Amino acid sequence: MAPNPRASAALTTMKSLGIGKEKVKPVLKRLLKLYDKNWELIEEDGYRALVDAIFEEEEEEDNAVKKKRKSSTDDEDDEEEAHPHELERKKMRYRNPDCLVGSPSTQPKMEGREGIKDKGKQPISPNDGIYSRDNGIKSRSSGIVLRERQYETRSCLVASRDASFGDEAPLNEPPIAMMPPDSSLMVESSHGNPSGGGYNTNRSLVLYNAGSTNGVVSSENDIYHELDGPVDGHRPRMPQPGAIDGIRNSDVLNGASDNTRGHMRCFNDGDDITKGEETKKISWVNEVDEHRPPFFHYIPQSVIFKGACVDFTLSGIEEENCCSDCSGDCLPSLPCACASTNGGEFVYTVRGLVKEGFLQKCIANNRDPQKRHNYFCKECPLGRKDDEVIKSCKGHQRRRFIKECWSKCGCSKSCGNRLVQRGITCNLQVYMTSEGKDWGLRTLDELPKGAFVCEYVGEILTIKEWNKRKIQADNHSKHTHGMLLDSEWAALPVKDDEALCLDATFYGNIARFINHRCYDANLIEIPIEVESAKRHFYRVALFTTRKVTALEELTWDYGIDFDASDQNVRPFKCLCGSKFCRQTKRQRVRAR
Ligand SMILES: C[S@@+](CC[C@H](N)C(=O)[O-])C[C@H]1O[C@@H](n2cnc3c(N)ncnc32)[C@H](O)[C@@H]1O
Repeated sequence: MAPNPRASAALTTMKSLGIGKEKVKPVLKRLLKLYDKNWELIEEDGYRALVDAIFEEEEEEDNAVKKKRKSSTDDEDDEEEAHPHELERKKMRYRNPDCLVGSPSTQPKMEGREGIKDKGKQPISPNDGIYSRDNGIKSRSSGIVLRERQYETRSCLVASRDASFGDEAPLNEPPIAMMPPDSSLMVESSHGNPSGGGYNTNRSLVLYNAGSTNGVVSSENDIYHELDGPVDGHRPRMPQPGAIDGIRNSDVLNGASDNTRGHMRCFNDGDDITKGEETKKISWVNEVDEHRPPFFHYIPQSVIFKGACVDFTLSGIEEENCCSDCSGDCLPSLPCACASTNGGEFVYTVRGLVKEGFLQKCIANNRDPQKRHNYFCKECPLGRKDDEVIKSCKGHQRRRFIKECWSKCGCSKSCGNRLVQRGITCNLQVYMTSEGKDWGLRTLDELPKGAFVCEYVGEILTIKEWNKRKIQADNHSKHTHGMLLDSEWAALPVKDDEALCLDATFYGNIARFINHRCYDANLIEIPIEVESAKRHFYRVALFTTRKVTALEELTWDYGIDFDASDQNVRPFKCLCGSKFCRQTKRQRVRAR
């Protein structure tokens, strides 16, 4: 019998993705049965249903193997029998600060910390509204009501502590994201990035030296230029356990301390990495080496860096773009005006998940390489240098937006169409990955498909500023934390101050820890319209693409083309582990 051309086409497409026919055939058969031989459903969106079904099957197989392996090791290990299930034990450890792995004697000792007095307070992080750090330059954020906050110029010296940690804070746990740098404590990271920054720590580090403009708070001036010491833009890692008070990490690592390297591992799940900025605490844990999370300022909402034009006003939101007649929760009723931007229906379900159809369309768009570059600017801001266009546009993705209700609407903050703006609600944890990607983010609980995880928060920068920072950072820091806000650039000529991106290197939220995974990542980024109907600036939220199990790493596809030299993200050796890894695939092709 001649092969069915549709089946052959499906097998060929899957082969191009690196999936062999022995994997595809049984799944295809099952889907055909399930869909009553409706090929269109299988072929839709570049065989999305088929790819998803293959992934799901593989996951189930993986889980079954893990379970089997687990139960056999459990059987072998008599001692383990005294404990509940390993996963539960792990969960307990992650949640309960007192329940640390290893006896207290094996925990790293923080010597001499008691003797150090607080030498200054930490800057307060913004916690409401979108903040501008424009110093009166280009922000046109006039009509929006934002909380005004005057930051003081503060001095932060070595070993100062966040006042919020108070006296009850364990002395061996420096506050995360707030520890000021100390060049004497810097070591070469085990992951190869030089951590020494050459800061002059005898001089004060000026943070948040800003006033406010137009009712909008400006935060720090250019961070590179305010630091005493070399203007290098580099941020150090957190000081290491045992390195406080004159003991250098290098001494510790060279065995000058009693602690062996193995004993130096950090198990610290008591600290809240968000410093209370989120309603959920987010702990961190390092079971791999002795490093603590890097220094950065935790902010729950993006701040505007000088020169970036984020133009939103209450008057800019037209009556037809908001639902002033609504009250309470919009979701259970007929779609309101805010839903019209979403094609006349709400994107969220009453359970607070992104609807399947919308999510699948976003996933399909992201997975299809052609759709990733499906519109082109006449004068691409990425190709501009010194006001001259020197490179042509490589294309941008046309994205689907979610429009949420907002202050001009009649509904309440608990309205089901205000999911992202209510912030993080799931239990997350920052952890040191074992594959060499450095820190990553994971969920502590199972998450259903379409669940909101977090927003990508950072400084809103112009592309010009981003390019400047990239050059400065290239020599020093290992990771990049930028996200391009390239929505609708082709629709209008975009001026330099309107071509924006988010940089979470110095100011950011938990999303800055999310690693990349090629193609089959469990998160997807979706732009959210809240305060503005204009799409030059948008907020980006991350949602699950499938059910995610407890303790699974959360990843999203940065959309990197590993072959291109001028990426927004500095190239890295991809360790995503996906069988669809674009870098590994390229290497395989090249090797042939
Ligand atoms: C947004 S940060 C993610 C958090 C980062 N791992 C950390 O420790 O801060 C992005 C950087 O993490 C690293 N990274 C992310 N995904 C990776 C992957 N799949 N393989 C290797 N490194 C990765 C790269 O250095 C990248 O520039």
